[in-house]
Amino acid sequence: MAQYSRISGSVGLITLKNPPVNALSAAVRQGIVDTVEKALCDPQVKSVVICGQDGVFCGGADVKEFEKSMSGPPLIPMIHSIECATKPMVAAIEGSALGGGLELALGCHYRIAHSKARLGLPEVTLGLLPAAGGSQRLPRLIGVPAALDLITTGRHVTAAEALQLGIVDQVTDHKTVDAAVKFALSVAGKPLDARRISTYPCPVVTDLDALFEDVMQKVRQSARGAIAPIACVQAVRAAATLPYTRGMEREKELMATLFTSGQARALQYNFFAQRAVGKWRMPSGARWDTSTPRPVHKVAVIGLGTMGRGIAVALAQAGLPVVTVEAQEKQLMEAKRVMSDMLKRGAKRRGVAPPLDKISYSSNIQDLADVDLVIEAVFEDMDLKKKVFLQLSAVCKPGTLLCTNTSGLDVDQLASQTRNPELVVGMHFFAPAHVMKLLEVVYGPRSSPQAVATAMQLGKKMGKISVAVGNCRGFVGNRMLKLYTEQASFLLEEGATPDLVDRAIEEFGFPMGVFRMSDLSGLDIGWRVRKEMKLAVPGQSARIREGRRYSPLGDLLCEQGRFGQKTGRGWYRYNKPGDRVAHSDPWLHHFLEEYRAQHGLVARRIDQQEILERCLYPMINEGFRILQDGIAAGPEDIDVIYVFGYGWPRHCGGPMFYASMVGLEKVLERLEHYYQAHPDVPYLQPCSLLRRLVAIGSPPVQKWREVIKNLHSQL
Ligand SMILES: CC(C)(COP(=O)(O)OP(=O)(O)OC[C@H]1O[C@@H](n2cnc3c(N)ncnc32)[C@H](O)[C@@H]1OP(=O)(O)O)[C@@H](O)C(=O)NCCC(=O)NCCSC(=O)CC(=O)CCCCCCCCCCCCC(=O)O
Ligand SMILES: NC(=O)C1=CN([C@@H]2O[C@H](COP(=O)(O)OP(=O)(O)OC[C@H]3O[C@@H](n4cnc5c(N)ncnc54)[C@H](O)[C@@H]3O)[C@@H](O)[C@H]2O)C=CC1
Repeated sequence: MAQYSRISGSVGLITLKNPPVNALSAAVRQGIVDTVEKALCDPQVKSVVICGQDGVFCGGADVKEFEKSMSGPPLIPMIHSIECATKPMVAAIEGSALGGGLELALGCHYRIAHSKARLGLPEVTLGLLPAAGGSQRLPRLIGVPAALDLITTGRHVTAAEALQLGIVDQVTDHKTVDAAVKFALSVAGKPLDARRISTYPCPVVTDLDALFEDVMQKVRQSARGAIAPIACVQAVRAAATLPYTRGMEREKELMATLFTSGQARALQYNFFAQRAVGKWRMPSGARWDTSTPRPVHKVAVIGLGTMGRGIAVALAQAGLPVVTVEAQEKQLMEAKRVMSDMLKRGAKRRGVAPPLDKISYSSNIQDLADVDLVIEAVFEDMDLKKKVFLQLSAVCKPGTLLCTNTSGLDVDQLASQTRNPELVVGMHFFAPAHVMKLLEVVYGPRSSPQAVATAMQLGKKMGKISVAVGNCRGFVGNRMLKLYTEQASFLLEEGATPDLVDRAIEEFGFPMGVFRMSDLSGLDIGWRVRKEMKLAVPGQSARIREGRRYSPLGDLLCEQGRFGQKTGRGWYRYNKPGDRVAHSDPWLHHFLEEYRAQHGLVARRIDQQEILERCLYPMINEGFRILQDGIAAGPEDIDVIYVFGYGWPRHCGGPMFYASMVGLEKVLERLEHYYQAHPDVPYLQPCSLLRRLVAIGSPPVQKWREVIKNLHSQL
């Protein structure tokens, strides 16, 4: 919908109306076509302003419409007719002008932006390219290198940067529509030929081939199998080398391939999944819109190791005063130095003053008496954590929320140490905590909805994507990860090498293979947990433990002091401890051969397909179990956790979406096959939710919540 009015005597004002972001739905496009015609036909109107209602210009095409067959006036001719108009068309940009929204503005003859506005062509993040002329107009307006940057990354620019780049003509701190109307009055009757961007020649680039080769190489490296960034480069190349009309044809061709691709579907699913996880609900029925968070003015972090440091920095960067407590004096001094550097670097990047005064350092837990929320990040040791929670419960004022950053220990056991177990939740950050976007908020059976709401709100304030999940060993992320790493070890026993497994995983699109990742985070972390569980026993190499298959390979490496990058040896060899470049290690290959010989295992050839199926399908199966157990509310929660916490390639949607793309029937069939081949690995047995979904015809992922609800109500 678009509303038309005439103001200041001779300015036609078109207001886009489609809350919350004025997306260009069929009705909005029809509204624009109709109102533009009205304005152009009205003899009293000398110039036209286009704006959006409620402080948002336009969030682009209506992504929900991409699933349906397109109806309503198409965007390209609509924008073209605006550009061809004989009266000056002025875009008044407030809030956001993104995707099709910016393309609409580029069709206008002038653009006035509010200083707080954000502009961009983020189509690449949805698996698309700016195909309403954006890939052809933007390079003509701001030059090829700047357009390549914006279009291939999809990054949003501020109004100030947009002005500097030449995307907008004026920036205002006042009422944008008033400024645009004033501007429209000033340009009424002026010639427009020089204002039609499609007629501009593309600014000349000296060595065009070298520029595109360089950009294409960079994009291929960072895209990790994503096709949209490559198509974006090709489209901009068309703008730089072809006349506008031929460039538009190329843009259309490239878009047609992307539009129908699985990658675009995955990325668009992911866009909505990110928003869906904010609308959390607990099995009790408590939900995001009926639970009020407690106010949090001052927070504390206890334990300043790897995680505590990152968490405290992220809190300070979010503007919160943080009291930190560390037991070891030397560690406290070191943490203070490292955290100050982290704050300074972060502040430099963002062009602000470092919030050094937000953090205070202490070795005394009594200093936490007046905080509203504590995040515990001491060693992963249940007895120690219990002691800390007991102390916190005694020291902190009534009503303080007590949170643990445990990677997977029982949150409920910790809650039981406190006076108010309803105020205990997990806040599971990912390393490095000031960088990684994901936060798992873990509720136990006794956590109150208010506690969950408070942790979720704090996560949002810290710029995290927070997902509320139930309490179980490893929660969602690490519970699934355990199977992935275990299968990778089994593959080594059967004949693979770390290099072979990692190559398959990296070609699939993960930034790092499973063994490279294990070397980075440290093999000793899992070893310590397995020893605590009495699964790993030094000197033992039995391959069946607790009645099921077990691979002691990781334990055996740890016994030799091979903890990964930090010791310079792990699944790979490093030039020195702390070095990051992994080299294939002949010692390890020899060790694997000896190990196989010792256990009578005959190495066989393992292909990429098997590696992917063995590593990914058990994780997916566990994802179904997690849904069945009610630990995650829906597949979106699992997918968001995997994309933002574990590097699952975003263009594959996440493990559960990927399963739906592969076909649930196929996943089921392969799991049955592997379970038959490995009956000593119980988790390979297909989960009953997966069987149920296949039995009812494999509904799309968006319908799974309904099936799960029915399943739960039958129990
Ligand atoms: C705008 C934002 C920055 C706002 O952020 P914020 O305030 O934080 O709010 P959110 O919570 O993010 O959003 C609120 C609410 O709005 C929903 N929403 C947001 N944006 C959209 C949207 N674009 N469409 C639909 N819905 C949207 C969001 O889901 C929330 O909903 P709720 O959860 O229910 O409350 C931020 O929202 C944002 O960044 N939005 C996305 C911006 C974006 O990416 N825009 C680009 C869209 S794609 C685009 O514009 C492409 C084009 O225009 C090109 C079209 C060319 C068409 C040509 C077609 C040719 C096809 C050829 C195929 C041939 C095939 C064949 O042959 O068949
Ligand atoms: N390292 C990682 O990648 C991740 C770790 N976690 C979890 O975060 C927690 C912390 O892990 P890391 O930071 O890696 O550990 P770490 O070993 O780097 O740091 C722990 C810190 O806690 C301090 N500490 C111990 N007892 C204390 C006490 N009573 N009071 C105050 N300080 C105390 C130690 O001196 C040490 O500085 C663990 O529960 C871990 O499982 C969670 C996500 C990722």
